[in-house]
Amino acid sequence: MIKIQHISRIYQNGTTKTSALKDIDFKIKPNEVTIILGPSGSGKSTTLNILGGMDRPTSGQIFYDDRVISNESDKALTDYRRKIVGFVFQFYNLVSNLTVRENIEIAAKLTNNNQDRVNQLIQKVGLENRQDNFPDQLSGGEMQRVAIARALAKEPALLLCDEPTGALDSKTSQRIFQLLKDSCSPKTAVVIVTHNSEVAPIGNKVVHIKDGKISEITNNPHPIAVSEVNWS
Ligand SMILES: Nc1ncnc2c1ncn2[C@@H]1O[C@H](COP(=O)(O)OP(=O)(O)OP(=O)(O)O)[C@@H](O)[C@H]1O
Repeated sequence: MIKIQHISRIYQNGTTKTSALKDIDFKIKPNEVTIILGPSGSGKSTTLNILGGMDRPTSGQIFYDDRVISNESDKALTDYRRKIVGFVFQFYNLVSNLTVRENIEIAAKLTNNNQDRVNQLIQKVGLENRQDNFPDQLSGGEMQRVAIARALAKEPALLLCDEPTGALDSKTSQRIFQLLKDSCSPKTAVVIVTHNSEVAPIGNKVVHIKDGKISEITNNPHPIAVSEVNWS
Protein backbone atom coordinates (compact mmCIF):
# COMPACT_ATOMS: atom_id res chain seq x y z
CA MET A 1 0.00 0.00 0.00
CA ILE A 2 1.10 3.56 -0.73
CA LYS A 3 0.18 6.38 1.58
CA ILE A 4 0.62 10.03 0.69
CA GLN A 5 0.60 12.16 3.81
CA HIS A 6 0.44 15.97 3.95
CA ILE A 7 2.27 16.34 0.63
CA SER A 8 3.04 19.83 -0.63
CA ARG A 9 5.16 20.77 -3.64
CA ILE A 10 6.36 24.29 -4.33
CA TYR A 11 8.24 24.99 -7.58
CA GLN A 12 10.63 27.92 -7.43
CA ASN A 13 11.86 29.56 -10.63
CA GLY A 14 13.96 32.60 -9.71
CA THR A 15 11.74 34.65 -7.45
CA THR A 16 8.50 33.05 -8.70
CA LYS A 17 6.97 30.39 -6.49
CA THR A 18 4.21 28.03 -7.67
CA SER A 19 2.37 26.04 -5.08
CA ALA A 20 1.48 22.97 -7.19
CA LEU A 21 0.29 20.73 -4.34
CA LYS A 22 -1.08 21.92 -1.03
CA ASP A 23 -1.24 19.37 1.76
CA ILE A 24 -2.73 16.38 -0.01
CA ASP A 25 -3.48 12.99 1.55
CA PHE A 26 -4.66 9.72 0.03
CA LYS A 27 -3.96 5.99 -0.14
CA ILE A 28 -3.37 3.65 -3.07
CA LYS A 29 -4.10 -0.05 -2.75
CA PRO A 30 -3.19 -3.09 -4.85
CA ASN A 31 -6.07 -4.64 -6.80
CA GLU A 32 -7.57 -1.16 -7.20
CA VAL A 33 -7.67 1.34 -10.05
CA THR A 34 -7.23 4.87 -8.70
CA ILE A 35 -8.21 7.70 -11.02
CA ILE A 36 -6.67 11.14 -10.39
CA LEU A 37 -9.06 13.59 -11.99
CA GLY A 38 -8.64 17.33 -12.40
CA PRO A 39 -8.38 20.21 -14.87
CA SER A 40 -5.17 21.35 -16.54
CA GLY A 41 -2.65 22.74 -14.05
CA SER A 42 -4.39 21.24 -11.01
CA GLY A 43 -1.34 19.19 -9.93
CA LYS A 44 -2.05 15.72 -11.37
CA SER A 45 1.35 15.15 -13.02
CA THR A 46 3.15 16.57 -10.00
CA THR A 47 1.33 14.02 -7.83
CA LEU A 48 2.23 11.17 -10.20
CA ASN A 49 5.89 12.23 -10.39
CA ILE A 50 6.13 12.27 -6.61
CA LEU A 51 4.39 8.88 -6.35
CA GLY A 52 6.85 7.46 -8.87
CA GLY A 53 9.94 8.78 -7.11
CA MET A 54 10.77 11.09 -10.03
CA ASP A 55 10.31 14.15 -7.85
CA ARG A 56 10.37 14.87 -4.14
CA PRO A 57 7.76 16.74 -2.15
CA THR A 58 8.67 20.06 -0.53
CA SER A 59 7.04 18.73 2.63
CA GLY A 60 5.07 15.68 3.70
CA GLN A 61 5.76 11.97 3.43
CA ILE A 62 5.15 9.02 1.11
CA PHE A 63 5.02 5.54 2.55
CA TYR A 64 5.44 2.38 0.48
CA ASP A 65 4.40 -0.30 2.97
CA ASP A 66 6.84 0.43 5.81
CA ARG A 67 9.36 2.38 3.71
CA VAL A 68 9.30 6.16 3.93
CA ILE A 69 10.16 6.88 0.29
CA SER A 70 10.30 10.63 0.71
CA ASN A 71 13.21 10.34 3.17
CA GLU A 72 15.31 7.93 1.13
CA SER A 73 18.61 8.59 -0.65
CA ASP A 74 18.75 9.21 -4.40
CA LYS A 75 20.13 5.70 -4.83
CA ALA A 76 17.29 4.08 -2.91
CA LEU A 77 14.77 6.17 -4.84
CA THR A 78 16.29 5.01 -8.14
CA ASP A 79 15.96 1.44 -6.95
CA TYR A 80 12.29 2.07 -6.04
CA ARG A 81 11.64 3.54 -9.51
CA ARG A 82 13.34 0.61 -11.21
CA LYS A 83 11.82 -2.25 -9.27
CA ILE A 84 8.48 -1.05 -7.96
CA VAL A 85 7.13 1.46 -10.46
CA GLY A 86 5.96 1.11 -14.07
CA PHE A 87 5.24 4.28 -16.06
CA VAL A 88 2.94 4.85 -19.01
CA PHE A 89 3.17 8.33 -20.55
CA GLN A 90 0.91 10.22 -22.99
CA PHE A 91 3.57 10.17 -25.70
CA TYR A 92 4.80 6.58 -25.13
CA ASN A 93 8.55 7.37 -24.62
CA LEU A 94 9.70 4.25 -26.48
CA VAL A 95 13.34 3.80 -27.52
CA SER A 96 13.19 4.58 -31.23
CA ASN A 97 16.10 2.41 -32.39
CA LEU A 98 14.86 -0.72 -30.59
CA THR A 99 12.13 -3.06 -31.84
CA VAL A 100 8.86 -3.70 -30.01
CA ARG A 101 10.31 -6.86 -28.43
CA GLU A 102 13.57 -5.14 -27.46
CA ASN A 103 11.72 -2.22 -25.85
CA ILE A 104 9.93 -4.71 -23.62
CA GLU A 105 13.03 -6.86 -23.01
CA ILE A 106 15.15 -3.97 -21.69
CA ALA A 107 12.55 -3.32 -19.00
CA ALA A 108 12.45 -7.01 -18.07
CA LYS A 109 16.27 -7.04 -17.83
CA LEU A 110 16.13 -4.37 -15.12
CA THR A 111 14.41 -6.84 -12.82
CA ASN A 112 13.49 -10.44 -13.56
CA ASN A 113 14.76 -10.95 -17.17
CA ASN A 114 11.86 -13.36 -17.62
CA GLN A 115 11.56 -14.17 -21.35
CA ASP A 116 8.35 -16.15 -20.83
CA ARG A 117 6.78 -13.04 -19.37
CA VAL A 118 8.00 -10.94 -22.31
CA ASN A 119 6.31 -13.42 -24.69
CA GLN A 120 3.10 -13.42 -22.62
CA LEU A 121 3.01 -9.62 -22.57
CA ILE A 122 3.50 -9.33 -26.34
CA GLN A 123 0.50 -11.65 -26.68
CA LYS A 124 -1.51 -9.82 -24.03
CA VAL A 125 -1.20 -6.52 -25.87
CA GLY A 126 -1.84 -8.22 -29.23
CA LEU A 127 1.46 -7.33 -30.91
CA GLU A 128 2.78 -10.76 -31.93
CA ASN A 129 2.82 -9.67 -35.58
CA ARG A 130 4.56 -6.39 -34.83
CA GLN A 131 7.27 -7.53 -32.41
CA ASP A 132 10.14 -6.95 -34.88
CA ASN A 133 8.90 -3.53 -35.96
CA PHE A 134 10.36 -0.22 -34.76
CA PRO A 135 8.21 2.40 -32.98
CA ASP A 136 7.99 4.70 -36.03
CA GLN A 137 6.34 1.84 -37.93
CA LEU A 138 3.47 1.66 -35.41
CA SER A 139 0.22 3.55 -34.83
CA GLY A 140 -0.25 5.59 -31.63
CA GLY A 141 -2.41 2.87 -30.10
CA GLU A 142 0.18 0.20 -30.93
CA MET A 143 2.96 2.32 -29.41
CA GLN A 144 0.92 2.74 -26.25
CA ARG A 145 0.36 -1.04 -26.10
CA VAL A 146 4.16 -1.50 -26.27
CA ALA A 147 4.57 1.08 -23.49
CA ILE A 148 2.07 -0.81 -21.31
CA ALA A 149 3.82 -4.15 -21.95
CA ARG A 150 7.16 -2.49 -21.15
CA ALA A 151 5.79 -1.07 -17.89
CA LEU A 152 4.35 -4.46 -16.91
CA ALA A 153 7.52 -6.39 -17.79
CA LYS A 154 9.04 -5.74 -14.39
CA GLU A 155 5.83 -6.77 -12.60
CA PRO A 156 5.46 -3.37 -10.93
CA ALA A 157 3.64 -2.99 -7.63
CA LEU A 158 2.59 0.43 -8.89
CA LEU A 159 1.57 1.19 -12.49
CA LEU A 160 1.41 4.97 -13.03
CA CYS A 161 -0.27 6.29 -16.18
CA ASP A 162 -0.20 9.99 -17.13
CA GLU A 163 -3.01 10.84 -19.62
CA PRO A 164 -2.39 7.49 -21.36
CA THR A 165 -4.97 8.13 -24.10
CA GLY A 166 -4.49 11.89 -24.45
CA ALA A 167 -3.23 11.49 -28.01
CA LEU A 168 -5.54 8.64 -29.10
CA ASP A 169 -8.99 8.34 -30.70
CA SER A 170 -11.92 7.03 -28.68
CA LYS A 171 -11.93 3.44 -29.99
CA THR A 172 -8.21 3.07 -29.30
CA SER A 173 -8.64 4.73 -25.90
CA GLN A 174 -11.20 2.11 -24.95
CA ARG A 175 -8.75 -0.70 -25.74
CA ILE A 176 -5.95 1.00 -23.79
CA PHE A 177 -8.16 1.57 -20.72
CA GLN A 178 -9.27 -2.07 -20.87
CA LEU A 179 -5.63 -3.18 -20.85
CA LEU A 180 -4.86 -0.90 -17.92
CA LYS A 181 -7.86 -2.09 -15.96
CA ASP A 182 -6.88 -5.72 -16.66
CA SER A 183 -3.36 -4.94 -15.36
CA CYS A 184 -4.73 -4.29 -11.90
CA SER A 185 -4.11 -7.32 -9.62
CA PRO A 186 -3.44 -8.29 -6.01
CA LYS A 187 0.22 -7.46 -6.80
CA THR A 188 -0.35 -4.29 -8.80
CA ALA A 189 -2.08 -0.99 -8.03
CA VAL A 190 -3.01 1.05 -11.12
CA VAL A 191 -3.11 4.85 -10.99
CA ILE A 192 -4.42 6.80 -13.99
CA VAL A 193 -4.24 10.57 -14.36
CA THR A 194 -6.90 12.09 -16.59
CA HIS A 195 -8.91 15.26 -17.13
CA ASN A 196 -11.76 13.22 -18.68
CA SER A 197 -14.50 12.81 -16.07
CA GLU A 198 -16.34 10.29 -18.29
CA VAL A 199 -13.74 7.59 -17.53
CA ALA A 200 -13.62 8.23 -13.76
CA PRO A 201 -16.38 5.67 -12.89
CA ILE A 202 -14.17 2.77 -14.08
CA GLY A 203 -11.97 3.41 -11.02
CA ASN A 204 -12.37 1.88 -7.58
CA LYS A 205 -11.35 5.26 -6.23
CA VAL A 206 -11.45 8.75 -7.75
CA VAL A 207 -9.22 11.47 -6.31
CA HIS A 208 -10.49 14.87 -7.48
CA ILE A 209 -7.76 17.54 -7.57
CA LYS A 210 -8.36 21.24 -8.00
CA ASP A 211 -5.80 24.04 -7.60
CA GLY A 212 -3.33 21.67 -5.92
CA LYS A 213 -5.84 20.49 -3.31
CA ILE A 214 -7.99 17.38 -3.07
CA SER A 215 -11.57 18.53 -3.36
CA GLU A 216 -13.09 15.06 -2.97
CA ILE A 217 -12.20 11.35 -2.79
CA THR A 218 -14.90 9.01 -4.07
CA ASN A 219 -14.78 5.31 -3.26
CA ASN A 220 -16.63 3.33 -5.87
CA PRO A 221 -17.61 -0.21 -4.82
CA HIS A 222 -19.15 -0.97 -8.24
CA PRO A 223 -16.93 0.46 -10.99
CA ILE A 224 -18.47 0.49 -14.46
CA ALA A 225 -17.04 -1.58 -17.32
CA VAL A 226 -14.73 0.20 -19.77
CA SER A 227 -17.28 -0.56 -22.51
CA GLU A 228 -19.89 1.46 -20.60
CA VAL A 229 -17.87 4.70 -20.74
CA ASN A 230 -19.22 7.42 -23.00
CA TRP A 231 -16.12 7.92 -25.20
CA SER A 232 -17.63 10.47 -27.59
N1 LIG B 1 8.87 22.43 -13.24
C1 LIG B 1 7.95 23.32 -12.93
N2 LIG B 1 8.29 24.58 -12.59
C2 LIG B 1 7.38 25.51 -12.25
N3 LIG B 1 6.05 25.26 -12.20
C3 LIG B 1 5.64 24.03 -12.52
C4 LIG B 1 6.56 23.00 -12.92
N4 LIG B 1 5.84 21.87 -13.19
C5 LIG B 1 4.54 22.19 -12.98
N5 LIG B 1 4.42 23.48 -12.58
C6 LIG B 1 3.17 24.18 -12.21
O1 LIG B 1 2.53 23.44 -11.19
C7 LIG B 1 1.12 23.41 -11.38
C8 LIG B 1 0.65 21.96 -11.49
O2 LIG B 1 1.19 21.40 -12.68
P1 LIG B 1 0.91 19.88 -13.12
O3 LIG B 1 1.72 19.63 -14.35
O4 LIG B 1 1.10 18.97 -11.97
O5 LIG B 1 -0.67 19.94 -13.48
P2 LIG B 1 -1.55 18.93 -14.29
O6 LIG B 1 -2.84 18.83 -13.56
O7 LIG B 1 -0.81 17.65 -14.54
O8 LIG B 1 -1.76 19.71 -15.66
P3 LIG B 1 -1.98 19.18 -17.17
O9 LIG B 1 -3.29 18.41 -17.16
O10 LIG B 1 -2.06 20.44 -17.98
O11 LIG B 1 -0.79 18.32 -17.52
C9 LIG B 1 0.85 24.25 -12.63
O12 LIG B 1 0.53 25.55 -12.21
C10 LIG B 1 2.17 24.23 -13.37
O13 LIG B 1 2.33 25.39 -14.16
